[in-house]
Amino acid sequence: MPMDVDLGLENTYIKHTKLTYIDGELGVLRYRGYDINDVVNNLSFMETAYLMLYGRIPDSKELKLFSSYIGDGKLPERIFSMIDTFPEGDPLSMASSVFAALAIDNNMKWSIDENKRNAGRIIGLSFNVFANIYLHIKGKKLYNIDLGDPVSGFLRVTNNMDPKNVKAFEAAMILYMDHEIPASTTAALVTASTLSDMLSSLSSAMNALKGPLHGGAAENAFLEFLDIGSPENVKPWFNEHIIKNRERLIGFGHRVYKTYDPRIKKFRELSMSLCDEKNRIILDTALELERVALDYFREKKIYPNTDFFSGLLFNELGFEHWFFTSLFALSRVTGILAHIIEYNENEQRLIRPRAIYNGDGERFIKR
Ligand SMILES: CC(=O)SCCNC(=O)CCNC(=O)[C@H](O)C(C)(C)COP(=O)(O)OP(=O)(O)OC[C@H]1O[C@@H](n2cnc3c(N)ncnc32)[C@H](O)[C@@H]1OP(=O)(O)O
Ligand SMILES: O=C([O-])CC(=O)C(=O)O
Repeated sequence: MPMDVDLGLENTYIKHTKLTYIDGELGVLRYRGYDINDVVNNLSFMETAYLMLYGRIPDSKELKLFSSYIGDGKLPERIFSMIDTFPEGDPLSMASSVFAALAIDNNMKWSIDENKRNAGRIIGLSFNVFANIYLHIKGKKLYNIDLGDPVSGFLRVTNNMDPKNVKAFEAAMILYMDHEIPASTTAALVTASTLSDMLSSLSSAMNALKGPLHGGAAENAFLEFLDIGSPENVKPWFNEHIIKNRERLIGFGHRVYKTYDPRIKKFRELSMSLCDEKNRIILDTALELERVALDYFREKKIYPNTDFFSGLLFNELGFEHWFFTSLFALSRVTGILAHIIEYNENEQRLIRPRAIYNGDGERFIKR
């Protein structure tokens, strides 16, 4: 009999992985052994996605084949009709519903020969899913985007084709691509461990990713900056909300990092370089909040997480705050697929933990 539960599974390891290495004390993140900053400065989104799935940087022939898998990710007409019926609301719930609906008639069985091809197709589908959720919310006509270069095809939907915006967006898609097994990837793993299919596993992940303690923080941290309004308001706001009312500071704290998250360097650099006059006050407010919060939290080893900075960049790229978490999710699809494939190809076992019963002893129904 175990002595106690491992709340939050903080000290429980459920798989081995060759995908992502994190040292939370030193602030190191590597994809397949390459430092995250090396990856983001040297590889494209497609090369990084290939690296995660196949374990090596592709040559041009391999990349072409992988592109053709991604190009297969076209949405059928019935999905457009379905998206058009969605009421205004949470895009991640829409995404979860669309992935579940795509699973209704998919024939993607788990198979070592087909898993990576299917993953490529699902990555393509994901670009279409999120692009069309965006178009639907904006009241525009739905269509299959050009998946020749999915990052550019996606940005075309938002008319945001300035080359420096494309580069910055691609960097964000790489930085968020994988992070070992956070709650969303774990949700997908639990579903995949029952041998349920990849699309259904992705649907599970979306519902976990949207929560405010996880991906939902990308939007909420930005709303926090807007609520504060200006750098001069940071101290009184922090004293009232965080110190006096003991609220959680959104965009701070991480289960694994007890120092700076290594992805922040690039997010900060990009959001500073793309910031225009209109957004200057938001950036300055965020930087002042970071300074004040670090002063207060450093002893407890609570540092900013990526969601503190990603919203600044997404806003500068012209996305509305309600779509920030979707952009995180779109990027994370590759990592989630890579993890469920790695698990089911190497260590597949039904994930079914136990709970320690602490309710009533035996009772009898008297009628
Ligand atoms: C991409 C991502 O998903 S990154 C995470 C995004 N989420 C957020 O930004 C939401 C705000 N952050 C948090 O709520 C937390 O830091 C989490 C959920 C991310 C991680 O939390 P856990 O590892 O479970 O740590 P836990 O919640 O046990 O906190 C440990 C201590 O730090 C404190 N703490 C942690 N994060 C914060 C925070 N953001 N603000 C204030 N206090 C915090 C807790 O109050 C607790 O203090 P105590 O020991 O005095 O009670
Ligand atoms: O790893 C986590 O717990 C949260 C996450 O997804 C990330 O930081 O990218």
